[in-house]
Amino acid sequence: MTHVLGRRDSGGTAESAADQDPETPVSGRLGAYRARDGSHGAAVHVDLDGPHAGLVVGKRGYGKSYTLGVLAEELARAPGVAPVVADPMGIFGSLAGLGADVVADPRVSADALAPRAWCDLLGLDAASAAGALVWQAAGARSSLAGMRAFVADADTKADRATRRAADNHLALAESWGVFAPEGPTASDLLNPPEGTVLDLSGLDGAPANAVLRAVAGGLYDHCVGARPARLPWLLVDEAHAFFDGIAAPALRTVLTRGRQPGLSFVGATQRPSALPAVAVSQADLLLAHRLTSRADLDALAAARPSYLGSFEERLPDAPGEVLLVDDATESVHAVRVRERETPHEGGSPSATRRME
Ligand SMILES: Nc1ncnc2c1ncn2[C@@H]1O[C@H](COP(=O)(O)OP(=O)(O)OP(=O)(O)O)[C@@H](O)[C@H]1O
Repeated sequence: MTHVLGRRDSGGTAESAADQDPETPVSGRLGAYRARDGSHGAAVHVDLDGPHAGLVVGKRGYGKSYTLGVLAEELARAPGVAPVVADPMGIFGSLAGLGADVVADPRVSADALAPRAWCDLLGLDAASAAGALVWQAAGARSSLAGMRAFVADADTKADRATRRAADNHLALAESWGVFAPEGPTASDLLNPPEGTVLDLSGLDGAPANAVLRAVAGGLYDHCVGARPARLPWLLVDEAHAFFDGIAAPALRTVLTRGRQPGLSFVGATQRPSALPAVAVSQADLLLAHRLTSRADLDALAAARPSYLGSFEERLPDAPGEVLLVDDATESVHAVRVRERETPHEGGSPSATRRME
């Protein structure tokens, strides 16, 4: 017997994502129920048929990235959906083994960021002279080179010092190497049915945030404007680093308004207390690994008071185990997450492993 969580009619059978009958709603195998004595029960699937907002939480080394990787594997093989993985640690490259496109140096086009986002990105007050000039340049030109030319040519109203300040900021953005006119569009990212991994590990916080803001905003606009052939799932590891940066407004939009046009989101973080409350309250699938920090437990309880109940006592204590809170059925389940099919490249460094 298999149960599908995340769907109202959650009983019944399910097949693995690879060989699903087109008539059966799409689901992905997460693992198996875990009894209090540690024994394993029936297989547990999660619904991949409809859009969801998910959150994977847990302290370091208890399996957040691993669990996100299991979800990505299921999404890579399931029909009608495609994962886009934001990978700040560079550990999801093995998904190439399932056919995902791994982008080693992600680029976005400058006009994928709205004028306001350019001011946020460069730390410029939009009301300042340099901020207003960057705003105008972003509105008028589609490439970073075009924006710099616009600033250089800005006449009369912008004095030299303003032009220099604006150009210095744009030069800094150019030095990050993430803006390119041929940056992929949302439909390019969704083109490989097995999905796309954006390896952000070579980037500092600001450029990584710029890429994710453009990608999240682009996926949302794409879902609103078109009827994508495959429903996108945006998976973000180390999500706190992005909810804390300039990617945040786009991620909030995806979380609060993404499901209606068909865009799903799953974030993984060791610090749920560092996320905005909306990220926890919007999650209809919460997968909690071991957590001990009072602030993190309180953040979850504050955003999900209704049926967390004895949540804290039921949290697992071994890596690979989760407590899954399912909004669709208002229920909480102890689950052992299955093993990865592609190699997990994360995990805490170990001196012993390095000597092997
Ligand atoms: N479902 C699982 N089955 C088998 N082993 C697992 C499972 N989940 C986690 N592990 C083991 O736990 C280790 C740590 O997992 P992972 O790298 O996902 O931790 P993490 O919570 O993301 O940590 P960090 O915050 O440091 O990134 C893995 O390398 C793996 O050995």
